[in-house]
Amino acid sequence: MNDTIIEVRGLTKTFKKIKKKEGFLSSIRSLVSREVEHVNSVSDVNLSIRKGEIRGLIGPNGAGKSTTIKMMSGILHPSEGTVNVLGFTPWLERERFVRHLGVLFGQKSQLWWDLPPIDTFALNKEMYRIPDEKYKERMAYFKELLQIGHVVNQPVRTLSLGERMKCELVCALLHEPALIFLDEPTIGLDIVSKETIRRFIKQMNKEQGTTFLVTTHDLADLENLCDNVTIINKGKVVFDDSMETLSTYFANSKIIEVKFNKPLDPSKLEGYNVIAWGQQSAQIEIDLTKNDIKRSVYEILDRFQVADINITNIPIEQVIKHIYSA
Ligand SMILES: Nc1ncnc2c1ncn2[C@@H]1O[C@H](COP(=O)(O)OP(=O)(O)OP(=O)(O)O)[C@@H](O)[C@H]1O
Repeated sequence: MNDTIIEVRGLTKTFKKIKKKEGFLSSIRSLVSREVEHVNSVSDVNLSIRKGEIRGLIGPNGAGKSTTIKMMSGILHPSEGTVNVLGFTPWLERERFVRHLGVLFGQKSQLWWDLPPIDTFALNKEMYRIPDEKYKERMAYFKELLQIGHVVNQPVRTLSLGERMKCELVCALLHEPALIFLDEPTIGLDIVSKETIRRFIKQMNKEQGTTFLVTTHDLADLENLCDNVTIINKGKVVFDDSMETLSTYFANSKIIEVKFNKPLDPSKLEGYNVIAWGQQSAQIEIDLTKNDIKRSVYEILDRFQVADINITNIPIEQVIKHIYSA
């Protein structure tokens, strides 16, 4: 059975940009004749997402994530390429397509600012023609899971960011879409609210089989939520695999984390590849193509007064930094 929910092939978006030259005279000249250049924001992107996945989409600022999502949700037309989402070509069949799609753009609100969230939910109920019983059932479920019973009757402008974000999620999910695009769903939230939202996403995914595409700059979102991750850089896909593969990206390196019994003179660690250093601790990267990990550990235990020692993979943050700067 083909359970692909998103299939993107050769997706490219070119924007026209006015070439800006420096200097006063050039600015005056540009009022009369403008030189235009074409810039590829997204370039030959291929992407397949299966039903029931929680997929992370990450990349540095300006990488092309939002442009890709805008084309997949039908807001933008691509310059080249094909997009099939839930069997639809999003920009051609937008009205029918959006009935099956939920979106949350963390920086933009779907809620009416001066009204309580419950009024926006009621409006969505009418827009999506959700039957009364179903609406009551869904609202009870969301109130319980997101603990928002006490805020849905307050004007949105009086809600905290965390409370508002939870209500935004309800807006995105009320009509039971099969697929949700979440753009920075936990941005600016405290750790407890972040966890509530992640738990909620995982529960919706598990219980209802909802597919999520999550754009984030928060690596904890990636690590706690996503099965697979697509990394975009300069408009191109530069990594597309499981989180497990990403975490073992540097399979030939390990980190030895050491805590010393007393403060250590850093010069004593000369000859080691020290990647992080504290007064009484160090992280040492070991290249497994040149060193044996067991021998390295014994050597460290032998040379220093060690309180604790731990072997880990290269932290995911460092892997991603490496991929971004490649
Ligand atoms: N309407 C537009 N006209 C011209 N250039 C655009 C337009 N929209 C986006 N771009 C450019 O396309 C590139 C990709 O932008 P995009 O918003 O997709 O990046 P992003 O990965 O979502 O970044 P961020 O993480 O900062 O939100 C940027 O260089 C941006 O300036």
